[in-house]
Amino acid sequence: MNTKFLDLLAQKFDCEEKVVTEIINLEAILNLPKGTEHFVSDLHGEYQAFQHVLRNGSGKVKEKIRDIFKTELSETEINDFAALVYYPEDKLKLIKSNFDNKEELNIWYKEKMEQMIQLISYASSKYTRSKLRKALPTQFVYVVEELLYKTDEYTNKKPYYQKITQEIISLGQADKLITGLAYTTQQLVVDHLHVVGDIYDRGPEPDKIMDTLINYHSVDIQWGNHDVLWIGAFAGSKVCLANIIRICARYDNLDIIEDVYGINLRPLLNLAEKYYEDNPAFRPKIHSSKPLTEEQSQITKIHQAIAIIQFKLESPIIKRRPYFNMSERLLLEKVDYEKNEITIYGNTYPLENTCFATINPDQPDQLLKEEEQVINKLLFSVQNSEKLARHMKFLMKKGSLYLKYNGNLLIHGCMPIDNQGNMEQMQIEDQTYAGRNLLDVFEQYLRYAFSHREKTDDLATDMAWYLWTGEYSSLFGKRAMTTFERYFINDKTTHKEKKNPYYYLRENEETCRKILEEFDLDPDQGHIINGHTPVKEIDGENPIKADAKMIVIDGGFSKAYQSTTGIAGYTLLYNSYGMQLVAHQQFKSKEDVLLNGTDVLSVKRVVDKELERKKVLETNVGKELLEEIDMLKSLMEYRYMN
Ligand SMILES: O=P(O)(O)OC[C@H]1O[C@](O)(COP(=O)(O)O)[C@@H](O)[C@@H]1O
Ligand SMILES: [Mn+2]
Repeated sequence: MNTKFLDLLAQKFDCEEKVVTEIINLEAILNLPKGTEHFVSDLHGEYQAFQHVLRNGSGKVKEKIRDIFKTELSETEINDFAALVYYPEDKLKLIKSNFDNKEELNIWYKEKMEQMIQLISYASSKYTRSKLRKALPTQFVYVVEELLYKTDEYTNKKPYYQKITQEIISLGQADKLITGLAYTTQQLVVDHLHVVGDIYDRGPEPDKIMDTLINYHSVDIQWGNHDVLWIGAFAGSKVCLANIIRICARYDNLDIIEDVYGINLRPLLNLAEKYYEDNPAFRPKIHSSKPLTEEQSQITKIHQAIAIIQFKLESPIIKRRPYFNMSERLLLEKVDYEKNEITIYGNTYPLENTCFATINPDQPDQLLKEEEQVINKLLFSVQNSEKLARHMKFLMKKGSLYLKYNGNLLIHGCMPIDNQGNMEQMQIEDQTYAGRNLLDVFEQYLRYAFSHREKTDDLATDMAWYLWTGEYSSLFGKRAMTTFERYFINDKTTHKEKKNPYYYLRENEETCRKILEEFDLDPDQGHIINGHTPVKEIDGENPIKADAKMIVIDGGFSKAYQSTTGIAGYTLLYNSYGMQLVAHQQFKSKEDVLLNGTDVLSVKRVVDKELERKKVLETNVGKELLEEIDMLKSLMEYRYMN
């Protein structure tokens, strides 16, 4: 091993004892049970529902409470205690308003602190003390450790422990301590979070989800097509930018753009007011049946203005990148502007709800000067939004197109394959890629675009858009996105988006094994975990496919999609005993949980059971620890053994 490196390491481990202690510590960790992984996907801006799933650890928190207190507490008391762990600040307020004297409250405080300590002691039983210490509320570490590790065999210390809790109460620290311990419990129950894509779009608060993830103790993200759309916009893709604004307008979420990220929509509004009228196809989704307010009428116009800009911007990309194989999507050129009809795939359809005031039939993809100015101003504003920069940088730092983690393959959409199950090949410039290589190249382009944000029409930037909507994008995986048809053609057959064969071949175990092998994963042990396509429980679809090689966890946090799925999302848990899939019923509100103690009913299905409890040694983290141990042993030999 490099002696310079060992010299550096010796600065941290500057005596033999330190090296020995660390080696023993790491070896011990390797033999602990593996921590719990929590998988979620397709959050789509639904911050409240996501918060709930995160805070209750997909039911794990209540399970632990029940394990310890099932004989002592009634079901209502268990629910109340669980609500206290999920939402400590709010629940404390609510409970305190029910007491009318201090003595009773103090008794309650004492009891809850003791129960919290018991819960933490149980929830942390598979972690080292040092890990638990890091999860404790910093200002109370000393006190909590005293209470946690009390050895009271001879009852000598009883008054001492009682004194500690009394003091906490009399010094007015009980609320703070209970709150801190509640968050510690949440953190202990889930060791690591995977977000399998689609944080953004449709729902109202993606920014708050991002802030939550930024503050979360351990997380990785597999980008979804909607996330890449936002990354693309920030990286300089005007067509991605037009898309994010269009989707925000469609779902009545323009305040995310304006108020949250501080992007000025005024120039776009002016353009929209000038060229567009009311149009039923472009009214914000949720309000389509009600009479329009002034604001909604503005949104309807903005929606049309930005959709037309988007369609115009697609055209030059399709032309300069023939290997995107999207010439069928040069739709503006296929419109007969006199007859108001379109001919696509050999059929002619009448167009409805058109809004082509800014289109010159001779050069339909040409932006008006005004449109060009608007999109340029928007891009400037987007690229200079501090908050957006923070969120996008985090997405890049913690995110990737796919992830191999503890033997599993996490990927938002699909692995593009043909109907024989072979990896699809895609030509990019003069090279051809397939399988894992193709995905690696996609990711390289996205990272390049992100670090060269001043370039707006180079291949890397165009590729960000391809990832949103391209046939062989592993985030999308459909032949084409029929946005134009959905707005302007009544015939629903034109709205259908043909899926890559992956989406039915993944029912087949052989296909899944082959894909796992493509990523050098053990097909006997590994699973593929996908989001992206809502699993229709309503129609009897099973999210666990191909003899459990494949698990699809998009049950639809997105409210807009819950009527098609019949549930409110799946999550997956993977602990030392195996994997469990959790189906969530619709989340009403935080208030409901606080008041009625009712939790979202979660039905669990076992995916896999480990024959022997899995240890840290067998995990990704375990591999890293083994490497650290090797280095420390080398240091030991180099520095301290001769
Ligand atoms: O329901 P909407 O807003 O019309 O969106 C439909 C579009 O969203 C997509 O399903 C992509 O979004 P998802 O990744 O959430 O599936 C497209 O395939 C489709 O054209
Ligand atoms: Mn998706």
